[in-house]
Amino acid sequence: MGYTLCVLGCGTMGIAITSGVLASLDSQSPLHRLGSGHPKWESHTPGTSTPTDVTDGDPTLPSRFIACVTREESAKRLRGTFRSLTGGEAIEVTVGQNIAAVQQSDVVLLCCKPQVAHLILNETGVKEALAGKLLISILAGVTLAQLSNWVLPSTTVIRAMPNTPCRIREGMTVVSNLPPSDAEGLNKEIILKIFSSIGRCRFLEEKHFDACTALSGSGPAFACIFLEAMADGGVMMGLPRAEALELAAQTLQGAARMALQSDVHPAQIKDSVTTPGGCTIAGLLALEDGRVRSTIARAIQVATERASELGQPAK
Ligand SMILES: NC(=O)C1=CN([C@@H]2O[C@H](COP(=O)(O)OP(=O)(O)OC[C@H]3O[C@@H](n4cnc5c(N)ncnc54)[C@H](OP(=O)(O)O)[C@@H]3O)[C@@H](O)[C@H]2O)C=CC1
Ligand SMILES: O=C(O)[C@@H]1CCC=N1
Repeated sequence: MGYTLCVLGCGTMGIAITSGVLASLDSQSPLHRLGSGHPKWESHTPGTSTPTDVTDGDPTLPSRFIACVTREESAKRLRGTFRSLTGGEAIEVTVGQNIAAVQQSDVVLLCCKPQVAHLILNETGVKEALAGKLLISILAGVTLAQLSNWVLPSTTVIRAMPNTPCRIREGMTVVSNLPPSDAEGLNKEIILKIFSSIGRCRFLEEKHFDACTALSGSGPAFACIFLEAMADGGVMMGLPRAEALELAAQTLQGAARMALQSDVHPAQIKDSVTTPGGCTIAGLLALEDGRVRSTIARAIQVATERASELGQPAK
């Protein structure tokens, strides 16, 4: 039997992570419990009412999911989202039931906005419900020191910084180094299972978290500005909008995959496209005239500085 995962604050990121994890479980075994109405389940085991658990005794995999929100309308939307993703009731969605949800869970993923974390963790009974459990916070700006102050010493607290592509299992997640007592234990296995099933995952010291928040956490937004601008250029030159977006998106994906898959520096990839006297160098010079590199790098700098202010008391 696997463990119970509670998503405390299940909005954009809670949905992205949970959807990715559910998809990865489903791809491991179509017999995974994805709700009673799941079409794959029905087609593989006709007439069976108790689905087999894909975790099959694996304590590093979640076998039950509970999502917490505050508004009935959010709950309704969430149920609809997960129903359309899995074809069943794969997730229990609760409204205003944080303590009960945490009590019933083994691992808690804190996915609320940074400014409400203190309120949630200080609600009477939450600390006790978290005792001895693993708390993974994806909050921008809120430090391990702050979080540790808001829970009992027996709670293991770690930070993770994922991004929205986790939803399609193409995420980038940075995880804070575990305390030495946990460095090779079950908690590390659980964290790796969650985040490497929904993209890339690497451990880094907490001092780098604000920069990671800006670079990979906010990064999809920055990348989409570039993507949109490339498509706009294509439209300006007469391409239909849909095709321009497809060309821009697939080109960015291809270039990014080349950079990830080989040892070559991005400059080498750029140089290999750039024919002397050709059209690429003409475009590159126009980009450099617009100070594109320092503009993008400064965006990461400013976003990092802002990330460090999130979840901190107002000055
Ligand atoms: N968006 C992104 O791309 C990224 C965000 N992050 C971090 O992830 C966190 C979540 O961001 P995001 O998903 O965008 O935010 P959302 O606003 O989409 O989600 C927040 C969720 O928290 C719920 N919530 C609010 N108050 C409570 C409460 N008291 N008890 C239980 N649930 C509550 C909300 O439910 P309801 O609406 O019903 O109140 C909502 O579902 C932030 O801390 C952010 O810094 C990290 C990486 C990337
Ligand atoms: O903009 C934000 O504050 C969050 C953190 C990283 C991405 N979005």
